[in-house]
Amino acid sequence: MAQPLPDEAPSNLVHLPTAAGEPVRQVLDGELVTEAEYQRTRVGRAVEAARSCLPARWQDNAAVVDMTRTVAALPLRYPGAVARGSVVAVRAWWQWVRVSDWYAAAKSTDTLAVRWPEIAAVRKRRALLTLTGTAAGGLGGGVWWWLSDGVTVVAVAGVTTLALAAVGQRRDGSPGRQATLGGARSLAMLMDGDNLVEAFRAAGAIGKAERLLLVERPRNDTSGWSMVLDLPPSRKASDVVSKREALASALAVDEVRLILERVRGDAGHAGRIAVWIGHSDPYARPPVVSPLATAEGWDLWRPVPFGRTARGDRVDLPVVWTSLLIGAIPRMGKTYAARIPVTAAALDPFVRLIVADGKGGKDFRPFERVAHRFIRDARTASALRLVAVLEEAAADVEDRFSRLAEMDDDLCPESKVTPDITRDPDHAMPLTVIAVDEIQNYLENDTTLNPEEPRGKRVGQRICDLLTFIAKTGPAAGYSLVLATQKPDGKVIPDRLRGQLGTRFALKVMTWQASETILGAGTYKAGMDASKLLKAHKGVGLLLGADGESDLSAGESVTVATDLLGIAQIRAACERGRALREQTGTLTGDAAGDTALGELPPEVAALIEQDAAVASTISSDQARDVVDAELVDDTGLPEVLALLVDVVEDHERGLVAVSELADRIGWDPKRFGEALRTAHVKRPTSPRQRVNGSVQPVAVVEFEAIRAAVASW
Ligand SMILES: Nc1ncnc2c1ncn2[C@@H]1O[C@H](COP(=O)(O)OP(=O)(O)OP(=O)(O)O)[C@@H](O)[C@H]1O
Repeated sequence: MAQPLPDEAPSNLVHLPTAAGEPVRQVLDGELVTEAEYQRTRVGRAVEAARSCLPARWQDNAAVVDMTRTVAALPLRYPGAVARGSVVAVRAWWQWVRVSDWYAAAKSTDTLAVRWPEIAAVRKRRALLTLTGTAAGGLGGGVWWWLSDGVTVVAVAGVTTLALAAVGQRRDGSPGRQATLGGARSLAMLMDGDNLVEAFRAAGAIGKAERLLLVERPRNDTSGWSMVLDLPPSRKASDVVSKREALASALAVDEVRLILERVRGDAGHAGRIAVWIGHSDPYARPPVVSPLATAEGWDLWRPVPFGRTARGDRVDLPVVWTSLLIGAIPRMGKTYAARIPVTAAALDPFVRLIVADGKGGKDFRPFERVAHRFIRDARTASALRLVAVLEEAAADVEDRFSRLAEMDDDLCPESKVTPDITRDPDHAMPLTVIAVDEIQNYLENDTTLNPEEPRGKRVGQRICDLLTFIAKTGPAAGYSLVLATQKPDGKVIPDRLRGQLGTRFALKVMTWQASETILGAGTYKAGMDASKLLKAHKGVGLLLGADGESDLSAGESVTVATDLLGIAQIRAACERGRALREQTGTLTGDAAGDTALGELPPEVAALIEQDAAVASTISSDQARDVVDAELVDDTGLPEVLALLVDVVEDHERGLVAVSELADRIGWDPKRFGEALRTAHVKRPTSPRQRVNGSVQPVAVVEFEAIRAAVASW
């Protein structure tokens, strides 16, 4: 799935089939380079390859500078080391003469009086020996000096001072010595074999007596360090992936800079892991402009260019056979991400687009020019129209299945649509993308569907039933959903709908529970946690293929920085998409001024009701579990308190506006106030006061009350 990203935007190879299904052109993008530039890049590559053969610490410029500095300072530090070594030697000699070890042992066992005559005799003998030795050495040395030319004497003196300097060198942390203020742990040092093994041991990724095998030695290039390791036979690469944070700490890097991936396929095995450590935060780079911005058209059967990984590898998003759920807290790039596959759909004239914008702004308005059905906002009238639109779509799904079953085996070998079927207007089965932004605004609509039945089904429930039906049965008939929400909790999007959305993209969320709600149960334990993404990383999220229908891995998410696609570029793309539809005669529905909706046959309506009833019975137990998990974290704290623990600083005391705290954790103030009450946070005696210069009294809470509530839970 991930392929290297070229310097320029990836080639937007376009197949624009004619009505007969023949590709009419291919557009290949390339970059012209001069001979000098080409030679330069070859030289650069050769230097990089040569450097990668050096030991790890010599591949890092900073480490080389450090070592050069140390060597340059040696002459200055040498006399000090010799002096310290001399003190150590004299101290050792004195302890020998004084027979300190024997003396101390006798004293500690209260036998000093008995042993003293012997100790005194040894002391005397050693003192005499020293005197004789010094006199003989001095005399012998003098004669030797006189007889020799002095060179050998200087050599011997040099060796002696070297030995003294070695004894006197500073060792940080050795007993009796002060720890020195040094620089941070250098990455180049850590890349050297033994240190790397130590880091893996410290992170608990391997045992104390276990070792690593370097399959590919550490290699330093312009973007970061990379290597491939084999773990000891008892260890699994997937377990190491889940210890990413601990390993990042052991390697002294922020975890966003550390990428751990299992090496799969013939070149890999369950214990082989690829490690990459960026020189800097890879997601802080400016985003790449989406190739869709300039693509003349798109074939939605091909995965859509979605973004790139930390290492710059391209990531494509499959749209056919799967559905996509996008979740995040507000302002993290959810709408931008959702619009990428929708723009690709707009650029393919053989795709039918149904768009409902639950936010009701201008973000999706350009799609009105091409969309078969377009719903501008989430007011009740619009939600009711969405019900009718989805009923029309559900009826179409059922109709397609009965027609596919009748088709010739050559044309339809698998009871599924094929590219030929979806592009042939005679079959009337175009690929259909249903995109709903801020879906919670529809699903939470509590208006009764039928005013004559006040206790009957709600509009939100009905939308959920229809979407679940389409997500479940629609992919084989050419239907895909793209759903985005800033409230990815089990109450808003029930499990029965979420479970049908096989591709998940989680941008920044506040808790690991919210991350699991989007990515699926068990993903947190497997090391996938979108709450660890930084707020500064807009458009960055974890992408997971959970249904096995696409090339995306179901076991490991990939962190993707999405391509940037602004509204002006989307508007232009939609105009191109409209022109293509006009050419091919596929502009239909609302975009063509035909707003009349089809009817839902009673037998399909009964099928949907039946499915909804079965699904809600089966999932009621599971749903309860999910809701519980979202309310209370693993320490037993209600979610609101677990979130506050992360954002309230130790030094904060006194009153704070409820709205300010709600803002810190990205919650609606009203919901936040209710959650505080439910979590038993004591209200101050005057619940509304002026704080931080507010003109009007505002709802307040005391930091101390929050701490007390956390403690009591
Ligand atoms: N791929 C990206 N790279 C860099 N910045 C991005 C990217 N995608 C989005 N952003 C920035 O993030 C901001 C928020 O994006 P967006 O409107 O999609 O958020 P959202 O999650 O839909 O917010 P809301 O919930 O309020 O609708 C945008 O203004 C945009 O500048």
